[in-house]
Parts: sequence; structure tokens; C-alpha cells
Amino acid sequence: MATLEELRVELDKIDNQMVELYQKRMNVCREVGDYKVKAGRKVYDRQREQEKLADVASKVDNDFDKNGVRELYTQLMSMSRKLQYQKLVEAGALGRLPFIQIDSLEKDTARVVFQGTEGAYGEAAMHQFFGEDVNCFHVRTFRDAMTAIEEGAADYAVLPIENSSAGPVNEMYDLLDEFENYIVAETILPVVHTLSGLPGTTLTDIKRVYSKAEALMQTTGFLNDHADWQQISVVNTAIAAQKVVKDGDKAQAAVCSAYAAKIHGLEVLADNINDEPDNCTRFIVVTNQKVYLKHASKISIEFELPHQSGAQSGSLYDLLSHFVYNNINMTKIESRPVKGKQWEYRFFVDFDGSLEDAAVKNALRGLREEATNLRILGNY
Ligand SMILES: O=C(O)C(=O)C[C@]1(C(=O)O)C=C[C@@H](O)C=C1
Repeated sequence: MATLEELRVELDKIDNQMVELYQKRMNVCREVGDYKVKAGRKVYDRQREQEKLADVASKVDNDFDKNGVRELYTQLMSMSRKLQYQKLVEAGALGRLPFIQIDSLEKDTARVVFQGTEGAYGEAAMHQFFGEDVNCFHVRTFRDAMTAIEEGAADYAVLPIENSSAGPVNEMYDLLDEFENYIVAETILPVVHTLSGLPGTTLTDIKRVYSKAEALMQTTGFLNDHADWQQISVVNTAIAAQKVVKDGDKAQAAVCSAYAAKIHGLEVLADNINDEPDNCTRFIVVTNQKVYLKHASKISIEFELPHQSGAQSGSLYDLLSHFVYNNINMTKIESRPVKGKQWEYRFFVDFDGSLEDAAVKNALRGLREEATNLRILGNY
């Protein structure tokens, strides 16, 4: 029986040959890339890849090896594609992305919409970003705000996308997909919730608590200590405060900001009731123009996975590998179900970069060819 050392010598010999062949193969792929740049052909040829995988698998005789060579060739062809996308960038064959760079947002003259009513966290986020004197109005729902932007009734909307303790605002992701609006900026607002009621209310009077679902989620610890209170979700925390005032019933309270309580005439019954002491919400600034600011450093995109004929795994992995191969730092991924398609998902990815970066163009080119319904949601 051969010793380990002898077997390793044998492996080294084979690996040397494989590395040489790998380089030979990549050199041919380089030529294929040049040809495709000239001929304006797409890099990704799904049918050719499927035929190749079937062919190499047919050349080995057991299932373990069939899987092995399929995996190996999937990687080889993926590397080959990345090399070819690079060629396209080098040849300046990528064209312009349909986004225009701007120096600044005209904050002084802008008309801005937020969701809810006076005292909403969206209003506070809007003031934080646009200043106290901003020309603004409010609408009832996120959908109303997105519609106002799409129709041009407002220049910008300030809308929540994610909370540090309760996670994503799912509806916003669905609306970003549905509307032709784009993210131009973001602002992070510290969010401190109170339990507020009519002046003179005591905790023992309370039977029902109103707030936005996300705010109820962010105050679960406090609310669980009062398990007999019914929790009722409304569209906005400030609208909850307004309702408590309007109904004039001491059995009702709202989870809202101290500011919302004050301007609607409620008394703070319990302050700082969020589960996380550093509770923050990330708001996005949305517009209907495909623009991005000069020093933008983050990009949001969405895409769906291509339809697979037959069982083939790893397609999300394949798509995400475009970030790895282009040295792009992916900072977030969310998935949402695709309406009308059971168990199919749309992915929302945030990553570092600017739409001018060659690496970003390269990754987007690959994703555009290989994913379905790729959309750039903004560079900010
Ligand atoms: O045959 C091609 O068109 C190639 O670009 C080569 C190759 C490969 O590496 O085999 C790479 C990408 C295509 O999707 C298909 C195959």
C-alpha cells in the first residue's frame, strides 16, 4: 500500500496538470469574451451551460462523481462568465446606467410627503433630513405616499424601511417593487416610544392600546406585562394618539412618541417603553427620478431567481457570487414572496458602492443577464 507521502506526490502531479488546464481553459474563455464583445453577444448562455453539465456528468459513472463534476463545471463556467464581464467593462461595452448624478437635493424648495399625521416618526425623520422649515404634507398610508411621488404631487417622501429591533418594514419592500420610485437618501432616527393616554388616566384604567404594528412589536416586553390589554394596530403611531383623543375614553391608550402625545394633548403614562434602549428606525428618501448624489456609497437592488427547469440548486448562491468576484461588500439581504407565485421570492440586496464603479457595473451586468426582473432601486 502506498504511503501518504507517495499519494500526495501523485495528487500534486494531477493538480499541476489541472491548474495548467484551468489556465488554458480560461485563456480560451478570454478569446470567447473578445468575440462576444465584438459581436455584441450575451455572456451567459444558459442552454450551452446546461448541455455542458449534462455532458460532463455523462462521462463519469457514479452519482457521487456526477454531482462532483457538475459542481466543478458550474464553478468553472461561473468563473469564465466573470472574466468575460470584466472584458466588457474594459472594452467600455457596458454603456451608461439610466441614472443621472446630481450635486445636491434642492431641500429648500422641495415639497415633501410623510405618512401619518403631525407627531409621526416619519415627520421627525423628515425634519431631521430636510430641516424644520420644509414644505410638507402628510397622507394616511405608505401607498398614498408612494402614489404622491409617482404622480408628482410631492418631490420626495420620507418612509421607514427598517427598525433596529423589529426588523424590516415588509410593506415598503413590496411598494418599492410595485412603484417606479427610487431611493436618493436615508436617515436614521432614534425612536423612543411612550404609552400615552388622556390626562388623568392610570394604567389600571387601560383596556385597549393602539399603535402601528411595528411600534407594538418594539414594545413587546412592556405590553406583555399587561397581558389583559387588547393591542390594536392602526396605520401610524400619531394617528393612534389622535384616535385616543378623539374617542375621549380612558380605557384607551396609544404607543407613540412623547412629541405626538404632547401635540395631540395626551399625557405620557410610561416613558421609554421600547424593548431596546437604542431603538432606531432607518427611513429612506424616495423620489420619482432616476438620480443619485455625487458621493453616494450604497446601492439597493431587487431581483428574482431565474426559473429552473428541473431540480438545480445554488442559483441564489450563483447570483450572489457576483458580489464576491467583484470584491463588493454586500451589507443586507431581504426576501419577499412574489405575489401569485407560491414559494417564489424576490430578493432585495444592499451593497457598498457607486453606480460609476467598474466593479459595480460588472456585477450588475452579470446579475442583469442571470437574474430575472433586476431593478436598481437607488444609489444613495
Ligand atoms: O460557450 C460560451 O459561450 C462561453 O462563454 C463559455 C462558457 C464556458 O465557460 O464554458 C461560459 C459562459 C457561457 O454561459 C457558456 C459557456
